[in-house]
Amino acid sequence: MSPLASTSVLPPATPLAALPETPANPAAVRPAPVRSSAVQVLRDVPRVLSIAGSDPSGGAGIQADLKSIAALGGYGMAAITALTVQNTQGVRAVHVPPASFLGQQLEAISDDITIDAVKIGMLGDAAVIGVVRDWLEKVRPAVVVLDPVMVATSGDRLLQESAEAALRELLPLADLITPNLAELAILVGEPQARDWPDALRQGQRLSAATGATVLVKGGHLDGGACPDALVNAAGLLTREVVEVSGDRIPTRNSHGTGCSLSSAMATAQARLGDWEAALRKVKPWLVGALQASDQLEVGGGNGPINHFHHLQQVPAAGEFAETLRRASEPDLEAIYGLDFIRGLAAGTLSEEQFAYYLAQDAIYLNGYSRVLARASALAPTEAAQTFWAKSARQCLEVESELHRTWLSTRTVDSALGPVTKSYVDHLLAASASGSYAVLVAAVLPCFWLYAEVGQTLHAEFLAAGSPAAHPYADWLRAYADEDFAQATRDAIALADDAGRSASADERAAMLVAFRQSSRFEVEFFDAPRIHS
Ligand SMILES: Nc1ncnc2c1ncn2[C@@H]1O[C@H](COP(=O)(O)OP(=O)(O)O)[C@@H](O)[C@H]1O
Ligand SMILES: Cc1ncc(COP(=O)(O)OP(=O)(O)O)c(N)n1
Repeated sequence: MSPLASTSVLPPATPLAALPETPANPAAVRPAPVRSSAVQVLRDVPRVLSIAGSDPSGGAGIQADLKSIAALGGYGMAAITALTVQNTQGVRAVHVPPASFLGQQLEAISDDITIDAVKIGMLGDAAVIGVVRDWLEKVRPAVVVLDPVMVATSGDRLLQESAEAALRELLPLADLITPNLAELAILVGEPQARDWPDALRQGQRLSAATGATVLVKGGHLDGGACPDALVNAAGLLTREVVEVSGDRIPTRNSHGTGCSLSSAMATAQARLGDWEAALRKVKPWLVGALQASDQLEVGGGNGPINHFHHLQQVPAAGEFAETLRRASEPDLEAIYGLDFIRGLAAGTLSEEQFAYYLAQDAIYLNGYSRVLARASALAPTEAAQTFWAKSARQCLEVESELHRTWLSTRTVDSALGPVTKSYVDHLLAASASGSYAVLVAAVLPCFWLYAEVGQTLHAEFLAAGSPAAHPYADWLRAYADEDFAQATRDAIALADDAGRSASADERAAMLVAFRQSSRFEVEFFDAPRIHS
């Protein structure tokens, strides 16, 4: 947030409440502001009006407000004060249409619709503020939340400096004022708060001066904590300061958090009728929206928050991979119980079965390489594309190594076996589905179960003292290759990412494809017993 050059109505460090009544001190001029209408009626779906500027990139302004109002269960309306040209990287231009046109929008809405709550955001200039003020005094909505937007996080001005005095005069008409730390400092005419106690003290000053409740926001504090607090100096809350603590979410995607918070608070207040309850409802929602923001992938700068994260039910990082792991547990157990695996571990497996397995593995790897190449073609990122392409190439290298070493010294029937055919057909079907996520889920068990089995058998081999006479010693050593273990971890992470970006239906299809491949892993290890 860039510092704002501003003349406060107050000399720094002068207690606001103690100021003489002058036109420059709105708090003193208006001790009994026209804050709200009669008794507030709580509604399940409150009708909430946002009076704010437009952000065409959808993260802040009225776009964020309408999403937040809907996310909190309200019916959203919007009267547009200004058009901005902006994206996640900054504001390029601002156009404020004639204030009289805003007046017409407000009249049209309030002539027809009962407004349960109003959120006021970007106002642009003094003429717009004057229109909003006149309208508020006439209509007197039950809940008025004022976000004193002055400067975007990018440092661009959203309120003309000359309009700051007019904005101050609007403050007493609000029930809740939601400045960030820079705006709070300007409004009380002090340097920006150095720490949280300092910010709370400034919030108390602003509340005392305006009569409004102030929501002091910790978004721009240093450190890992991100608290917010409601402050009311006139005894409207259960305590003068009601703090809701929170951790800082490590993300750049904080574009529009202030807009979203203020409109969500207006909506929650209209539903609950209690500011503390409203903040306790809104804060976890906002935290979830910040946590799920990466999923949106909007823009290269400070991206928007994910307003509807609670509807999308996106799994947390690692959660979908864990679901897959649990789904494969019965198949892993089944593999460990197979005669083939027990014989491989003990060194008692017949040469005939081992040779059949090797030959089928070579055939399988050729088909597997083709579907990995398809995963590379469908991959959403260059990193994923590279990973699958590399894996496809390695498969072909392992296949030729099998032929050069293990198979060249053996007499083996190299006809395509029924299990190999079914497994490869299943992978080809997943690749033909066109869904990267489903294909990645289908190819994963070959990495994951193979690596698990390999590590277990290798550990058993070491525990038995690495017997030199073991006929499959070289195979067991190769099984526990660290590069393959790393590739497996990468493949799991990519499948987890794909699952988090997928729709619920696609995730369900991923699980089906993964389960089917896991089952084929069992059958593949059992095939030598039946078909060799
Ligand atoms: N990284 C973050 N982690 C958690 N909460 C945050 C983070 N950044 C902002 N917030 C929250 O977003 C809301 C808006 O705060 P702030 O960023 O200070 O306002 P503004 O968007 O007006 O500059 C507050 O509830 C604040 O606690
Ligand atoms: C049209 C419009 N209104 C307000 C803002 C500022 O949004 P805010 O949520 O206060 O915070 P940042 O997006 O600046 O972090 C805006 N950018 N555009």
